[in-house]
Amino acid sequence: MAAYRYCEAVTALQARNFSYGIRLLPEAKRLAMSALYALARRVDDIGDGDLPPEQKAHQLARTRDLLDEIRTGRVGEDDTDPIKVALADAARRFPIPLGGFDELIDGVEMDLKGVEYGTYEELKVYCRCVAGSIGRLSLGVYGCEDPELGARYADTLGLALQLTNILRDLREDAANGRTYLPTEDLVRFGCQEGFALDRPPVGSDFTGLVAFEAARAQAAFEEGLRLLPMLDRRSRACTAAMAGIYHRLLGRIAAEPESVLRGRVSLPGWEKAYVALSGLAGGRS
Ligand SMILES: CC(C)=CCC/C(C)=C/CC/C(C)=C/COP(=O)(O)OP(=O)(O)O
Repeated sequence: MAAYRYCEAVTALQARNFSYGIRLLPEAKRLAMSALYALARRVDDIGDGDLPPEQKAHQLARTRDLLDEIRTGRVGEDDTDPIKVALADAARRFPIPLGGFDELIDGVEMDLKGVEYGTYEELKVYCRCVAGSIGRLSLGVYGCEDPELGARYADTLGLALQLTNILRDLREDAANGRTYLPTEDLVRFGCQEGFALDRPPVGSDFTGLVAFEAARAQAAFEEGLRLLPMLDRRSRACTAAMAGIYHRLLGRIAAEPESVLRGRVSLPGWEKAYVALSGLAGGRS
């Protein structure tokens, strides 16, 4: 179906880390995951784009309408929006909890309002919206022997990924006037002035801050990865690849905290492929 081809192209071009895992799935699940990715990317791009705030809000509201159209079976194959057509088809084939996208939109709306997170508990609510939601949506495609417990672990794995993402993108987000880390932690480690520079704020304990948050991410990885044995082999390999690549990023960041202030920490393509393939072989990376 052309609509899926479009979503696959979006995934191949834009999912610099997650495409390695998605490629390991059998066709029907791979196509469904590409539809999930393409809509999540669209929502994220609305949030990160250059439109004025009221137009962003309008586009997010239109995306909520799109979800309602899918839920009520009002999407035909002749619809001109390939992401809508692909996701509607995927939602017919798999029990995808589409409410996860409403949560993702809630999270992007929090971004638009410039919400700051005073505490870790508050940050976790945001992470649940923007990343746990994706984990739970993915679980609908994978299938899981214990959906309730699986959803909890998927949420926690999403938290681990999002915390890693926040650490990785500290500099870029600061340049856009955003800091996601809890204010109480920034104050505790003397980093409340922000990170737009190549060096940590004078007099701060930046290394201590990164170590503290990385330990939280590590704990979330350990708990969230309990999902793996609950999945079939290729869904497990896909999730292990996604998590494994981000886990390695976390390792790089923890080993050299100041690297995140110099630019975006990433893994070379060969290493991402290696992590993905060792997941498929059932090994550890
Ligand atoms: C069960 C399960 C599958 C759990 C994982 C859920 C998951 C994939 C959450 C995504 C969270 C995240 C850090 C997105 C960044 O996307 P991005 O496109 O900005 O990433 P990039 O910048 O690294 O390419």
